[in-house]
Amino acid sequence: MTFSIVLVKLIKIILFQRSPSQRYLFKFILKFYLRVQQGGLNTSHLTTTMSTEQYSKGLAGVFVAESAICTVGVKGVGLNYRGYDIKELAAQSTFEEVAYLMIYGRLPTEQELVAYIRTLSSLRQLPGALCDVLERIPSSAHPMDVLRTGCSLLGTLEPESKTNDQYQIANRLIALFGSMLLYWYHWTTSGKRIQTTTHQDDSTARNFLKLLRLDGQEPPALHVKVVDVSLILYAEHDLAASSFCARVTTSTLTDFYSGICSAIGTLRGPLHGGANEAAMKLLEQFNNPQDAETGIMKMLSNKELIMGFGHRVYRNGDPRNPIIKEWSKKLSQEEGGDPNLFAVSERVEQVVFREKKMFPNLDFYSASAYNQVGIPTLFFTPVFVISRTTGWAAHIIEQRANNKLIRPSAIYTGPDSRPYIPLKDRKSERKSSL
Ligand SMILES: CC(=O)SCCNC(=O)CCNC(=O)[C@H](O)C(C)(C)COP(=O)(O)OP(=O)(O)OC[C@H]1O[C@@H](n2cnc3c(N)ncnc32)[C@H](O)[C@@H]1OP(=O)(O)O
Ligand SMILES: O=C([O-])CC(=O)C(=O)O
Repeated sequence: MTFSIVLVKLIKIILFQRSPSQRYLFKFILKFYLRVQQGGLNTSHLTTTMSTEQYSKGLAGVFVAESAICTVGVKGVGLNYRGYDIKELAAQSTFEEVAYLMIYGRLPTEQELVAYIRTLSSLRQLPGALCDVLERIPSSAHPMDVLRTGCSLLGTLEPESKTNDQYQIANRLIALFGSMLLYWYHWTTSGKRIQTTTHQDDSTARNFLKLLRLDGQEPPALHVKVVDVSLILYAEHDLAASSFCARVTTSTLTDFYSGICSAIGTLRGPLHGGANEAAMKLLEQFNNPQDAETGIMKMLSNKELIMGFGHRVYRNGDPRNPIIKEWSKKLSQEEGGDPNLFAVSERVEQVVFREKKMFPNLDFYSASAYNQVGIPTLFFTPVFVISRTTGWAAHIIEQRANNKLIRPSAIYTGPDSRPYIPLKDRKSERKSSL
């Protein structure tokens, strides 16, 4: 039975029911039915064959693909990349190992890893035409727009082809996003044209920090470690909005760059990756933990969102949070760290949990970690891009291997069909919003 037929029947029953208790019962059934239809009690995850009439707002709880890349929140907890627990990866591996795992489907051997790190290093040089365009992007631009534009331009300079395949492009983008960002940054802030390649054995994290600081010094080992761990944590998260978007785009059989451009645009928003930037802006408003207590209580009473909290899938905590929190704490205890920023962050966490039973997601303590490492706030989400390009690439490759056009349907709520009124006979119904 269609949604509207059931709806009309239930409403009729309620209207014509004489007994108040029966009317109440049918009202309850109607509410329950609407919740199921809107995804509040969606049970579609029990089957992968969806009925054509299911509706779940925001696709919450709906399964739309099969994937061998990652498991998020199975039984409400845990995160695995291709079967490897995130805790083990964060403790023992490096970002380059994880990038290799994402793109080639398995962990590299020692030899393969050395070669892969050198391959990425050799890909960090920007094409001249890309430098020219980066120099024309205003300093007021959001760095996420710089990466989206850079990615799109690269698609015209090095288009996908038989000789420049999806694996090569994935590696090129992982290597080049940091270069694009920091070339543009140094040009627009101090008119310097920087050399984006550093030592051939530099990891992505080390290269990024060297290019950011440009002081010719080795970045502190703790800073390199924290950025490396954060890149591991950010690498993949199954059908997060940006990866889903990359898959939707890819499902039309378009090119690799288009998939990544749409993913970058999707990650930019504060309900997704942009939350790390937004969380930092929130923390900066508070001078001390007491200030944070008062400020968060006020925000909650105004029903404002607290950025860096909550999650669509995890219900009992984000398994990446304790890992990045520990590194943020460690930074705060070292010389040059910011114990007050960490204390403020902890108080925000305590208040939000006490009042709303909500927990921080990865973005929350990434903010204080990145800030203490010296990364400018507007670069937080671009760092996420460098890492997540590995996961996006894995999704594009997987989608292509077993493609079906992704094209869901909408429940129409507009006017019934009506005759077209010729322009000369048309009268204004109400003030135009144009
Ligand atoms: C790496 C990442 O991308 S992780 C996500 C980063 N995003 C953020 O941190 C932004 C803040 N968080 C949010 O907006 C949400 O929790 C999301 C977008 C992450 C998840 O959204 P949804 O799964 O749609 O959760 P939903 O919006 O239904 O939340 C349920 C309830 O909790 C409330 N809620 C959820 N998150 C928050 C929050 N951060 N602050 C205050 N209230 C919140 C909602 O307002 C809603 O309340 P209601 O039932 O009274 O309307
Ligand atoms: O899964 C999500 O919706 C968002 C998220 O945590 C991520 O992309 O890392």
